[in-house]
Amino acid sequence: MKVLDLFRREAGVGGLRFLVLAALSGLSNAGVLAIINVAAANVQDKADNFRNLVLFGLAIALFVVTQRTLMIEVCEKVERLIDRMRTRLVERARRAEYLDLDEVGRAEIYACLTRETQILSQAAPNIVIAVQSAILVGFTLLYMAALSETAFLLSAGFTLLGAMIHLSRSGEVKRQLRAAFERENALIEGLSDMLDGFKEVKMSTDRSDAIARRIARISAEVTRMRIGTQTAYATDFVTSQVTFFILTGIMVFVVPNVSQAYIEVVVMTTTASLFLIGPVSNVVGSLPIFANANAAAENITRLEARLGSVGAGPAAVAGRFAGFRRIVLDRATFSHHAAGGESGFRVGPVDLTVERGVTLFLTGGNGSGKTTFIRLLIGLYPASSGVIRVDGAPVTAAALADYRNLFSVIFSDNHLFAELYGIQEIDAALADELFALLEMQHKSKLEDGRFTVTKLSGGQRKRLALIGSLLEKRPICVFDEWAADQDPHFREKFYRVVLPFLKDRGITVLAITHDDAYFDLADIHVDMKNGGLNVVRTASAMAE
Ligand SMILES: Nc1ncnc2c1ncn2[C@@H]1O[C@H](COP(=O)(O)OP(=O)(O)OP(=O)(O)O)[C@@H](O)[C@H]1O
Repeated sequence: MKVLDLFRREAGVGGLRFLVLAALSGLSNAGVLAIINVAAANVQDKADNFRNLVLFGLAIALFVVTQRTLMIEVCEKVERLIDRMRTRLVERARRAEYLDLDEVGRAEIYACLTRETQILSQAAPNIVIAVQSAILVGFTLLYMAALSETAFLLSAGFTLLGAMIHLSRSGEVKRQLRAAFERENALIEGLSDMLDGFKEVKMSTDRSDAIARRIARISAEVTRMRIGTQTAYATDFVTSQVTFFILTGIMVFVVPNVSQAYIEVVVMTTTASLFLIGPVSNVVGSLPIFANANAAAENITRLEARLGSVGAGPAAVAGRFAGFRRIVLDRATFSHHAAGGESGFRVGPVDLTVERGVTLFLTGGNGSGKTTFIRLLIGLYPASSGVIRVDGAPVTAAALADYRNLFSVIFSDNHLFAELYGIQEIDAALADELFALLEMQHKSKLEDGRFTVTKLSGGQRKRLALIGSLLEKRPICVFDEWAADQDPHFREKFYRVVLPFLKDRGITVLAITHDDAYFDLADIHVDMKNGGLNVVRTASAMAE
């Protein structure tokens, strides 16, 4: 029972206080029944009547206090647990390695952060009522035992039978819920395809229809699975109601014929067995909610495990590489995983030295491995073998975050952040200089650390990204085909003005490029073919 484990372990729900409150509330609820029963049997006795009225009032008062406290406390604790869990998930996602996050996929992370936490939140009051109802069933059975052994054995037997029937089916229901979760994630993926690729979808009715058909097909599968579980629960619910109708019938029609002693308590036991129907219905009615919450708790726990630990780990030494002189790749390789267990594309083994302050161009045909190599070099992909050293010291897992902080990267499919996250103090003079250099001063500006306008052309958005990147003031700038979507004027300006501007400031530049007209502007030109790296040219200036 993952959800109960979770609530007990992380929210303290299910501790002694919770059980005492639930027991008191169940006891007061059963007390109301017992008092009504006793009072109904003695309506003529005025003195007894008054005493029973007082007890009746006390039982209700106890019920109100305990039940209210219980529900408010549990919901509050569960909401706090969900808040902690959400924060922890975001933290784990943030700290996860790029490849791990890529493998988990966005759909599952979105689902756990939104839908699954919402299921837990909505389930909390239902679970309280179910636990409290189960306790009430226990008390009512005890009350029955005090009235009549036969009635108790019958009721306990029927309750046990119902529980066993449900348990025998819970494995199948659990499997169905897991399958529904996975298909719902596929649904989110389909929706993302439609929304992220909306322009492309809008431009082709065939594509639009095909996406709609796929979404409709998955939606229908999810619906079938959900109906399957709901049908099982509806059957459980009706079976449990009928079981108790039959139980009550047996108590009235059958047992009095076989037991003389029972006749004296028949009214009270029948009332008690009727009283059982409410709490039993609560328990049975909450089973789907409980199963959903259980599946949600399992999904969140599984995701947390997949994303890895957020443990403190080795302390980061901020700026440990800030004064670096050279980065050396020593027989470094990286292999992509391929579908179907085949070995994937491999880059390397690469031997390369990047001295501080150089401008390095990386060229090669499509699919030759440039992007993969750059991701290996900047520490986004872990080396499958070999090592990266900074001034002789290997970049270990503990040093990876500090190593990555050396680089400011504009990926070919970059995300333009309107807000300049992570820049403590923006160098206003540099910002003005960059806006002018990239001719963006009339298009957008910086206000409170944000670009005022980001709805711009593709080339202009890349220029804003460049401004944001340079304001980070990292010692190494990486550009993955930055100039690809610039007009000839800006392409020229990028190679002839921006790159020298960076070189003058001692910034190391690693640029993937296809612009052969400018290859000679690099200090080092390396070319890639089939994942292998070949140094084409090293400028004499760097030969010292
Ligand atoms: N996420 C991935 N998973 C598995 N294989 C991948 C992945 N990304 C790339 N590859 C493989 O690596 C090869 C090199 O890809 P990469 O993106 O490094 O090439 P590139 O030289 O940057 O190409 P381009 O000039 O087209 O951008 C691809 O041909 C592909 O087979």
